[in-house]
Amino acid sequence: MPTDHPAIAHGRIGVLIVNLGTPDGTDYQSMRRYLKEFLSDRRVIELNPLAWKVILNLFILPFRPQKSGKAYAAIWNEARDESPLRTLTRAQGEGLGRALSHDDRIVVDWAMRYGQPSIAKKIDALKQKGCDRIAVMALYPQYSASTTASVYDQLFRHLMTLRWQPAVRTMAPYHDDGDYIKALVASVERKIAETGWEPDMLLASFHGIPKSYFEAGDPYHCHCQKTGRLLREALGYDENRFMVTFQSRFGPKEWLQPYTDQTLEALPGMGKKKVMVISPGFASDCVETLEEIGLEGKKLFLDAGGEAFARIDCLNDHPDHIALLAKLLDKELKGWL
Ligand SMILES: C=CC1=C(C)c2cc3[nH]c(cc4nc(cc5[nH]c(cc1n2)c(C)c5CCC(=O)O)C(CCC(=O)O)=C4C)c(C)c3C=C
Ligand SMILES: [Fe+2]
Ligand SMILES: [Fe+2]
Repeated sequence: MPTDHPAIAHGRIGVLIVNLGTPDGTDYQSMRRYLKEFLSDRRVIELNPLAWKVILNLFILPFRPQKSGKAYAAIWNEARDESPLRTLTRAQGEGLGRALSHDDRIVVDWAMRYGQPSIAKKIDALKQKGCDRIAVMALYPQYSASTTASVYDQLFRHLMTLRWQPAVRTMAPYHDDGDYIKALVASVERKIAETGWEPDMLLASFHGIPKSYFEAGDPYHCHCQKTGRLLREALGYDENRFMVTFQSRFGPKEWLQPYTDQTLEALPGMGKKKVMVISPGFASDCVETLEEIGLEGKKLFLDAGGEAFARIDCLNDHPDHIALLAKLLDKELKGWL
């Protein structure tokens, strides 16, 4: 080796967990920047790109940043001046770092698909630390092209720019993993113990996707239904006491049904007055769980005559969740360790 050859860090193994992303602030410009990046992703909006560009710029970006900014402001983490999703994803990364510290070659970090910290920046940082093998985990238990595939697209897009690529592994969805279901069951039991009442209906509310994506072959709906069935069976609930619903509709097209908001409004009239909502598809609490379910959904239900409402926290950085993610990664890293 020539004596002037630069020292190159090598031999370490990176783990990058990736969540959806989040705005840097709730003001118009921050929200606009975030929504523009998100809604320009062709995995998210499968319309004719030119037509969509016109619609996005003329009809969505002038208005949606204000509306969404209000929703984010209602749940913002003021202490850290960041969204709860970013706070929780960081905590998950740190927890996972400790859980995988059994091998000092492993370096764990976290990134966002949209906004900061970006996947590109974190892949570069892991390479700098000597990671020549990197496992990337999209934090979505149920696979959807609009979320999971979009994370891995973005990863590979960055790899295309690198002369010296690390070896990478992507992760399979874990919607039916036994420890995932057990962690969800334990979160329901914690909420029952905390509130002192049992629900006469437990809604498992997943983020929706357009129905046309499902019809085109996206497995997301099937993954959500399977998670729902396994959770219901593990809780010992019958179908009168458990429902899978879909939230966060966007745009005029039909999305996966039944819709969470309409269901919450209808339940009191069906004699279901004590309702809990769990969000198994969200690895971390975010605007969609804290605001859309915890504030808006609760109001819809109580205004329609409901008597008791409770929102069950996502698995977040609970030890059960960290142990689950560590187990999935340990399995994936076999052969590298
Ligand atoms: C967990 C799975 C998710 C799927 C599937 C999903 C699909 C999807 N989302 C939109 C549009 C929006 N989603 C927004 C927020 C948001 N979405 C998810 C997760 C999934 N989205 C999360 C975790 C969040 C919250 C992020 C946070 O910072 O808290 C938003 C922004 C908020 C708003 O303006 O309402 C939009 C827009 C589409 C179109 C889509 C499927 C095609
Ligand atoms: Fe979304
Ligand atoms: Fe929403």
